Amino acid sequence: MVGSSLWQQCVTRLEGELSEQQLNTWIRPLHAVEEPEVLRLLAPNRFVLDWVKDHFFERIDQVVNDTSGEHSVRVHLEVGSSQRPAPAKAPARTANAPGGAGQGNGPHGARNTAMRQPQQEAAPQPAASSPQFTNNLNPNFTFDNFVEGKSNQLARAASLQVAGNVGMAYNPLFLYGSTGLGKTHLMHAIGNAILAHRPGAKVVYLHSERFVADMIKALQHNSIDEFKRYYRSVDALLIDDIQFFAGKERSQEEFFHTFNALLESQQQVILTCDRYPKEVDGLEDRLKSRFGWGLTVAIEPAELETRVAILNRKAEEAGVELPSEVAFFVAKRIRSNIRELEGALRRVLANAHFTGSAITLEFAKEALHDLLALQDKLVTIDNIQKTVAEYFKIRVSDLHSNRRSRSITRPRQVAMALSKELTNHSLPEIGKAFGGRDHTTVLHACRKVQELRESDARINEDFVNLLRTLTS
Ligand SMILES: Nc1ncnc2c1ncn2[C@@H]1O[C@H](COP(=O)(O)OP(=O)(O)OP(=O)(O)O)[C@@H](O)[C@H]1O
Repeated sequence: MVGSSLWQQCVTRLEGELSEQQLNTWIRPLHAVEEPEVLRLLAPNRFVLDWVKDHFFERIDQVVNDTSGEHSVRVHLEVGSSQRPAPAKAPARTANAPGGAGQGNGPHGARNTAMRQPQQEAAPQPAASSPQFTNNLNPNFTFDNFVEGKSNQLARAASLQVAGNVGMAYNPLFLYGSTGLGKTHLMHAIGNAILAHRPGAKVVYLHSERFVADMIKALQHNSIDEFKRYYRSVDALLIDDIQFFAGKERSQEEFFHTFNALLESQQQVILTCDRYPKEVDGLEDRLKSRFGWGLTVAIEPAELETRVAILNRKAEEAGVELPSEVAFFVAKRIRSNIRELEGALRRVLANAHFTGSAITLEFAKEALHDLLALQDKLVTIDNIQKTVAEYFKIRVSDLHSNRRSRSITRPRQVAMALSKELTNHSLPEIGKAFGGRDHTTVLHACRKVQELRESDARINEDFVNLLRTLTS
């Protein structure tokens, strides 16, 4: 720790207390400017600033003062970037942002300065000569039919902000999370909302592979200038699954310049990815760092209540009333992916429709029989034990043993709780599979893990990671 800055030391301490998502979304985007007796923390925008102020400021202040030793240090939170602190006066365009929750503080001013680095590309062109403007938006993905829950609350709130303040609020908006959790839905919802408000707006949605293919075509046909003009003339560019840019250097180069040109003139960029940008191998560092200039938000796997609410909503849209026990049964069994949840519901509804049967719990079990059997086969206690042991870097035999050190008991409890959650085995069966333990031990483990998940973000994160690994 010797030699590392005060803020780095504080972040290291906070790493022990906060979840990876909290760190990535709120703490790591803060840039520290250390002055005698004052630590200035620059948030990339007002949204981050307000959130940090409300949720983490007290703790940050404590950690900073604990770490700084005898010198008392004042922590000052403001909007700005490390390249240049927030200007006193906001640029006129930004200051006029409609409803722009405090954007007038100038994150864009600061960011734009940083972007006027080597930029040999032409300035954005008017759209007059653009080829056919097709937005590719799916009109069925809207905010209205996006069910809000704890797991997607933040991503939805940020998306609404962007839809209402195009190019002004958070630019780029970067949504990440594993497959089938609603990133594409939210992205289209933003595009549709922009168009509903401004029907003439040029909103373009495309998958990153399509961007790559179009670029290659343009290179082959000597029309790269047209390609550039097209993408730089949009009001909002929505690119899905940018992990597919990995390893494609020429495309990244082109995208980098397009991206800069758009941000510079406050055209909105929205990106999705299946993981946190810094974790995408084969993506250039300069892109990764630029993605962080706006707002990066995660969508987490939906919790049970949200999964039930989604099922109810989809059934309602299909004009079918779903008995609550059926909704709970399906939601409990399909956890990791909303797309699969929808698929299961479709299957139940279609079977009921074709056979004319009522949708009872028994009927749903039967309709999903093979799908669930496949799932049960995949998640076995054995598999859980192996995965947990690997995750916590212990041996599977430790999970069966009588060892009682914390480094073994905690993983053992987590593995038991996962076995209860992910398999249909009874408590005595689970106990038996863990070195012949009693069912009350398993019950205790499940309760303990639930309690710890609520009080300790780290443990919750471990649990969610393992759940994801085992069910995806
Ligand atoms: N909160 C939600 N409310 C309603 N529908 C949802 C919600 N979340 C996801 N869905 C639905 O789940 C399906 C999958 O979502 P989507 O395609 O947006 O996932 P994704 O995260 O983009 O996945 P991928 O990474 O595979 O592209 C869509 O049909 C979407 O409408």
